[in-house]
Amino acid sequence: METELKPIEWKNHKLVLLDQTRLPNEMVYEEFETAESIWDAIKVMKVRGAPAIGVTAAYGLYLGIRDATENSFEDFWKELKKVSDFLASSRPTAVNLFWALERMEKTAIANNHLDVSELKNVLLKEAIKIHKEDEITNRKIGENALTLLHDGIGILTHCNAGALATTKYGTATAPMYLAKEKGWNFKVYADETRPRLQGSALTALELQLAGIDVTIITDNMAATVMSQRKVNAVIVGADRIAANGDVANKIGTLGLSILANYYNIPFYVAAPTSTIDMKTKTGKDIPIEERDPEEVINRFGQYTALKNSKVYNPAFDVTPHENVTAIITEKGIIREPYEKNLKDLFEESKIG
Ligand SMILES: CSC[C@H]1O[C@H](OP(=O)(O)O)[C@H](O)[C@@H]1O
Repeated sequence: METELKPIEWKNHKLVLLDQTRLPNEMVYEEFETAESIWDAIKVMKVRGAPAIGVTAAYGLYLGIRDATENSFEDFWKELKKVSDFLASSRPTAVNLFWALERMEKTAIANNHLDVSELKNVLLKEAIKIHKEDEITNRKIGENALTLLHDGIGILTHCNAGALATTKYGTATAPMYLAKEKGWNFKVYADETRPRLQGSALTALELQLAGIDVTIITDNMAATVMSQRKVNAVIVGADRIAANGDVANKIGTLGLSILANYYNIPFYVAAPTSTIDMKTKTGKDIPIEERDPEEVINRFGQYTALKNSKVYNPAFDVTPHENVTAIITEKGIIREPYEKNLKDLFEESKIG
């Protein structure tokens, strides 16, 4: 019997998150009612993945102003902006965090004629809308991605751009769920993805629970499985795509893109348009989060290196657009020249 994991749920006026730091061994759901606890959940990665972070932040902003006592819009706005800026400080790279907070702020401004109690309800409805839209968006990404894939394919993916990184389906995994629905016969190779192991702990978990054939490989095995012709396509997610098509994603993605190009294997990035940041010109302008060195040398409470060893632990890297075969979005498949085609996409769809 297949099991679907629900990473985010708005229930009984609280935000319920599946604590992803406890997976795959424990399925623990935690209730959140404050912006502070949600900031911490994003920071320590109880919830992670660009789209999931955005949805969570939207609810976090609502929860942070739900009990505000300000009566005038001017005073209420100051409180809202304070909470929004606080949540924006949780993690720097995934643009969906800022996209969701900005959308909530714009909703407040667009409804500044309402009295504050009504405005609070409008903000909750917007957070729920962002949540519901994500599921629809991801299914569309999956449908578009399927046009590039075929029955019998071998797919390699990195980190977790799965259902656990979104509200359902994932982005890179969306075509996998839809291919399963179609009865396709295909194999997935999941990089374990050091240091946080989102691939082995999360991607392998969710795909196994969905009855999908997934094999965990260590991060240094990608070249081997490619050389053995086991991989026909690489599909990864993204945390931020710059206006020229450069892609920030989990550390290790850049190396995969180089290997894929060496072996003439298509390298696809699956992401919603909310992950494309037209205000960020190139990958050089994307802030890359550096995380605690302990994640690398003390992942499971046992040091695998001398304590206080010098460690460099960027959580993401940037893949140059030249290495990207196509960017698969809910609005279509984008190819080079990315700068022009992304600009056209945003103008035609009147996004942003
Ligand atoms: C569709 S999820 C995008 C992205 O987020 C993950 O990073 P993290 O687990 O640190 O939040 C990973 O880079 C995924 O590809």
